[in-house]
Order: sequence, then C-alpha cells, then structure tokens
Amino acid sequence: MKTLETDIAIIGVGSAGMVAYKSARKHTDRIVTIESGPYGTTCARVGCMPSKLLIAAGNAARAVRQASHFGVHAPAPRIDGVAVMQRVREERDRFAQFSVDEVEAWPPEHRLHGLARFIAPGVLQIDDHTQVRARTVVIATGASPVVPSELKEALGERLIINDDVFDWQDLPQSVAVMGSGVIGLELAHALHALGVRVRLLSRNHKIGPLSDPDVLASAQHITAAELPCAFNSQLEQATRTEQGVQLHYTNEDGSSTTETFDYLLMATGRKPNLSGLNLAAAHVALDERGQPSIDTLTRQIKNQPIFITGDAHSERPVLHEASDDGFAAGNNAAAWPDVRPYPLRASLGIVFSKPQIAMVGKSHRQLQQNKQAFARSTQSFANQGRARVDGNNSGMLALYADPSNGRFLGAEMIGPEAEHIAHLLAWALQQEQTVAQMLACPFYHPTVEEGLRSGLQRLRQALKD
Ligand SMILES: Cc1cc2nc3c(=O)[nH]c(=O)nc-3n(C[C@H](O)[C@H](O)[C@H](O)COP(=O)(O)OP(=O)(O)OC[C@H]3O[C@@H](n4cnc5c(N)ncnc54)[C@H](O)[C@@H]3O)c2cc1C
Ligand SMILES: NC(=O)c1ccc[n+]([C@@H]2O[C@H](COP(=O)([O-])OP(=O)(O)OC[C@H]3O[C@@H](n4cnc5c(N)ncnc54)[C@H](O)[C@@H]3O)[C@@H](O)[C@H]2O)c1
Repeated sequence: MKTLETDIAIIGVGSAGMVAYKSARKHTDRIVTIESGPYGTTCARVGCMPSKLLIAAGNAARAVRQASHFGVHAPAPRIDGVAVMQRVREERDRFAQFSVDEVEAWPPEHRLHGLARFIAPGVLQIDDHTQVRARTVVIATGASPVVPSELKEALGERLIINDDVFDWQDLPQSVAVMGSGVIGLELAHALHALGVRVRLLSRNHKIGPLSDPDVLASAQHITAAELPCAFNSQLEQATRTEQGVQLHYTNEDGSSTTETFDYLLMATGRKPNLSGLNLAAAHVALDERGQPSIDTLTRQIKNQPIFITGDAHSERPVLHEASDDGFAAGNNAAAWPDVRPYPLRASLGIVFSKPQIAMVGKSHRQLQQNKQAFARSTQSFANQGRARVDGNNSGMLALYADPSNGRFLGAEMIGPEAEHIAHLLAWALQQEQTVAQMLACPFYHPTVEEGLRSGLQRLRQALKD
C-alpha cells in the first residue's frame, strides 16, 4: 500500500474538480486529484455537449418539416441515423478530448486513479493501492442517474440512461422516456424530431422545473401537442421482450395502455455521488437526504476542512455553477482555515426543449414558499410580432418583482429565444435592477425581446395596482 501526504486532495476530476485543481494550484504544488472513471467530464462526455448535439440534429429535421409553413416546400427529411449519431459521437469526443488533454498535462504525481473513500478524518483510501493523508479535501464527485434496481433487473440493457444514448451507432425505432424533468424533455424532443417513436411518461403534470401556474399550463399544452405524452400515468409492468421492452401503464383517465419500445430511457432525476465516500469516517453528519450541511458561499462543510462542489451537493446542478464552486473550493481549500465567501451569481437555468424553458432568480414556488410579497405579470407569445414572423409564436413568460422597491425578483418562461431572454433577465437581476430601470434599456424592433418589454410593462402596472 502506497501512502501519500498532501495539502489538498480533490476527489473527482469533472468540471468542478478541474477548476478546483487549477485554483488550488496557484497556492500550492502539494495537490492530489483522484478520479475513478475516465477523464473528460460529465458535461462533455455524457451531458451538456452530446445532448445539445442531438438537439441540434433534431432542430435541423424540424426546420425542414416546418418549412411548408412559410410556403417553402421540401420533401419530408430523410434521417440518416448512422450519420446523426456519428456527428454526435465525433463532436462529443472532440469536446471531451480538450479536457482529457488538459488533465493529462498535469504532473503525473498530481493524478491518482481509483475510487476514493474516507477511512478517517483527512485520510482517504484509493481502491486498495493508496492511502492519502490530506490537510483539506475537495469533494467534486458529481451525480448519477437514479435507476430503480427492480426495473434494471427486469429490463437489462434495454433500460438505458443518457450516457447510453450518446454511444448509439444508429438511432433506434422507438424509445419510452420516463420522467418529464430536464433530461427527459430535452432527449424526448430531440429523438421525436429525429423520427424516433417516442412516448414521454410522467407520473405527474410537471414540465421540467416550471412552477408558475400559467407558464406550466402553457408548457403542458405545448408539450402534449408537440410530443406523444402520458401525463399522470403509472407504470404498472415492464417486461423484457426479444426486441425490446413492453410497458403496461395506467393513464390519467384510468384506462390502461400496453406499448412496446426498443428502450426505456430513465430520466427520473440524479443523485449526488456521496454514498460511497463513507463520510461518517470523516465525522461528517448527513441529513435525512444523505446531504452534509454546507456554507453555500465558502462551499465548506460546516466545521470541517472539507469543501463540496458541483452536482455533488445538488443545489444548482448546472455547469457554470460547478465551475464557480470549483473556483471557490479550490481557493478556500488552499487558504483553510482562512476561508472567504465567494458570492453566488443570479440563478439561471435553461432547458433546451422545444420551445425552450428558462428559470431566472426566484421561482413562483420559492416566492410562495418564502411567503414573500410579489407583483406578477404574465405575457403570452401567441401574438408577439417577431415570434409570429418566425412561426414560433407559442409560450408564456411570467415575471416577478418586489412591491416594496420595484426590484425584479425572477421569471419563468417557455417560448421563443428563452435562452437569450433568460440571460438578459439574469443580468438585470444580478445588477439588482428595478422594473423601471429594465424598461429604460433599449429594445430593438422587431425582436422577441419586445415580448419581454410587454411583460415588464405589465409588471410595472402590477406594481402600481
Ligand atoms: C444529459 C445531461 C445534460 C446536461 N446539460 C446541461 C446543460 O445543457 N447545461 C448545463 O449547464 N448543465 C447541463 N448538465 C449538468 C452538468 O453536466 C453538470 O452540472 C456538471 O457536469 C457537473 O460537474 P461536476 O464536476 O459536479 O461533476 P462531474 O463532471 O460528473 O465530475 C465528477 C467526477 O467525479 C468522479 N467520481 C465520483 N465519485 C468518485 C470517487 N468516490 N472517487 C473518485 N472519483 C469519483 C466521477 O467519475 C466524475 O468524473 C447536464 C447533465 C446531463 C446529465
Ligand atoms: N439544460 C440543462 O441545463 C440541463 C440539461 C440536463 C440536465 N441538467 C441538470 O441535471 C439535473 C438532473 O436532470 P433530471 O432530468 O435527471 O432530473 P429532474 O429533477 O429535472 O427530473 C426528474 C423527473 O423525474 C420525475 N420522477 C422522479 N422519480 C420518478 C419515478 N419514480 N417515476 C417517474 N417519474 C419520476 C420527477 O417528477 C421529475 O419530473 C437537472 O436538475 C439539471 O440541473 C441540466
């Protein structure tokens, strides 16, 4: 057994772990990173990038189909599944290789391979080959999909997760997608647009992270029109067949459906990779969800020389937050015990569905849960000028503001250009702008952003009422 002494041990070399390493390295050379899987990051290998590549292919197919709306008639697109998946894999590999190259350029003595777990405070066991004694530890272990073991046993390799999709050599004929959260929506829309027979199964009426009643109702309507869905359905039985899977489920109205698919894609949430770390040996207390109590600004686990980053602590499991966490944790792990707060950016989430969904700042649910007074406006995109020009005039924007000072608080949206409107809103939120200040900014004509201006004008009126 090899033993090592170091200042900082970083568990997990994904997006957060890589940034933590680079930040810590500015202060000390005594760093060890530990990675149990391949380098390349979840985002580039099996997350953000390959999913957006598949979505881009789906958007291209959709554009051809919708061209006739403009009087431009093209034959139905012929989808070459092998070529679609080849581009997804090749571009994915190219993105992932940038991270692999970066990590492999780090000094070899800074890189260990194996599964890390605590055996005592400040002491990590890596597989059965190395023990690392570290002054501080950064946990950057990411998250993994939740897959019920009984379904996995019943369906074997016909039950898949997002990772499997991006390794396909060809598109399958049919896929049932379980879960109408972020991953379920993005992949179901992309596969459907690429001509795969899809059924989106949801045990409730949720659409991604949406909570505003009007935006959610609009999203339910749009999603049901766009995709074959079974909302509020209950999977009763899943059986492996020679060709794939047979699913028997109860529908919202009590009727039953039996359908066969090539695969069942599980998209029912992701869980932080903490259970294998044996945090009890580090004297870290966990709550009922198996989460440690952390200071969100320093990223420190309360009263411990341990920092936690990215999807491993699940508050905001998106890429830019993982990078920010890594930066804060890397610097603080080096500075410990003189840690300092690193402020959070305005909260921003985007779902690359059709149309896109965006969440900025406080959601409707959070405002209600906090019992916070708020003014609200809603704005439909059905008659928005530029959206009608482009033939993507569906969706709804809800905006919230603080009645005590007129400051913008948050927004929920499904609709055209949501990714760009959400950025404008997040920047205004971070600058603590009032609705009046936002309306004093320029809005070009004719743009979808004019729909945002209409929503802000209504919000200004709601603040007066
Ligand atoms: C399908 C999908 C699409 C996504 N799309 C987007 C998007 O469009 N935009 C966006 O912002 N975010 C997106 N995300 C989320 C984003 O990918 C994550 O927030 C981000 O990758 C988290 O980075 P991380 O460093 O926390 O984890 P990871 O990159 O997963 O790194 C964790 C690393 O820790 C290693 N590890 C785990 N346990 C141990 C252990 N005990 N010992 C040693 N090593 C260990 C793992 O092998 C892994 O390499 C998507 C995620 C998925 C799954
Ligand atoms: N565009 C992006 O930024 C992007 C894309 C993909 C993933 N992500 C990140 O990854 C995280 C995880 O995504 P996700 O889609 O796995 O989780 P999610 O929490 O968004 O969705 C999970 C869905 O599964 C449902 N569900 C849970 N248990 C179920 C069960 N037993 N049966 C049926 N349905 C069930 C939930 O009601 C929910 O709708 C997201 O929160 C997001 O932060 C981000």
